[in-house]
Amino acid sequence: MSKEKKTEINILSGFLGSGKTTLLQRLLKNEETRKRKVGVIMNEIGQVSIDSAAIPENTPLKELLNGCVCCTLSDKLEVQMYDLLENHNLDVVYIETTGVAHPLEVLDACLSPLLADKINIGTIISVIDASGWSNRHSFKRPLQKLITEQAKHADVIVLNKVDLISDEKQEEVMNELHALNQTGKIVTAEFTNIDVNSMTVRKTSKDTAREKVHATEHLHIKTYVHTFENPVNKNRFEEFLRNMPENVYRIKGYIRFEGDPATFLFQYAYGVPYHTNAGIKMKELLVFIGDELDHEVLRKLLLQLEHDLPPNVTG
Ligand SMILES: Nc1nc2c(ncn2[C@@H]2O[C@H](COP(=O)(O)OP(=O)(O)OP(=O)(O)O)[C@@H](O)[C@H]2O)c(=O)[nH]1
Repeated sequence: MSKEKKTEINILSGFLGSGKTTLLQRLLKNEETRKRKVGVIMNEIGQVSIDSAAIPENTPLKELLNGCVCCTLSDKLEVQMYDLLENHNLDVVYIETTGVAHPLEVLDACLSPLLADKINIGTIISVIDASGWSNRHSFKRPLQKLITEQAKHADVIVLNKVDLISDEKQEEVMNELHALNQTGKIVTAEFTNIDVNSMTVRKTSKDTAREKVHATEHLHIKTYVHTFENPVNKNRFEEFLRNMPENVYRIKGYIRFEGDPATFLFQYAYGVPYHTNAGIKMKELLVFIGDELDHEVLRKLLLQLEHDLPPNVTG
């Protein structure tokens, strides 16, 4: 890497399932058009990454699993970023944070002495799930605080999933966000369909007072990974989803249904499930992210789906 060259670092923040990966895919397409050489760092609090399949194969990618770059993995972020910068001569790096990361803590982790003279901080982008934001008062206090902090410290707020709220609600949410973050740019989106060129707007450093909130400390966020040995019964799976407790915030992974050879990418955020044909065969597993997850109950329920037994979690 030449001495003068500085790599632009952009941070993608936003709560679990808000649309970060969807936005990242758009940003990467745009970078390809701009012919900039791009690298990606993906951080997941679980042990496996589902989202990395969304990244084009020729894009240098570092995955940081099983922790959060803004605390337990900050050293690893430094090492991986150093490796990316040294070995790939990149123009730009996107860091997709876990949904429970505080954006400014991630910024801190990037600005290590080892890296500081090799990078320029670009934009902190926070993706906000419009329906989740509207319902945030029903969340636990630390979670409300975290989502608020993610909005407060963004250079750009993408208010995503506006298809799930009314126009009146959208106006109300926009007013709340403007009041919270007066210097940031706020754009509304469906499936993050924004003009990505308008996002490179990094201000000069705004040293706003921040409160340390991190959901893994205060919310008891846990993850559970279930690997399937067989296809699952679709009707029972749908019933399982209808009965999903509120403490499950996010599910993602790959699944197969009985009588269907296709592998599906499955997504679930804020109670809204979605599946689409993955087009390739993937290891069939689901990652659950939630507050105080009961692994044993989930495991038994999922095993029953596979073997088509009546749900009975007491045994
Ligand atoms: N209805 C609706 N769904 C959306 C929208 N944007 C994204 N989704 C869906 O929401 C789900 C989560 O999107 P992702 O982009 O994976 O969210 P994420 O923030 O990367 O998720 P994590 O990495 O788990 O935190 C996917 O099923 C998306 O297709 C939107 O504007 N409207």
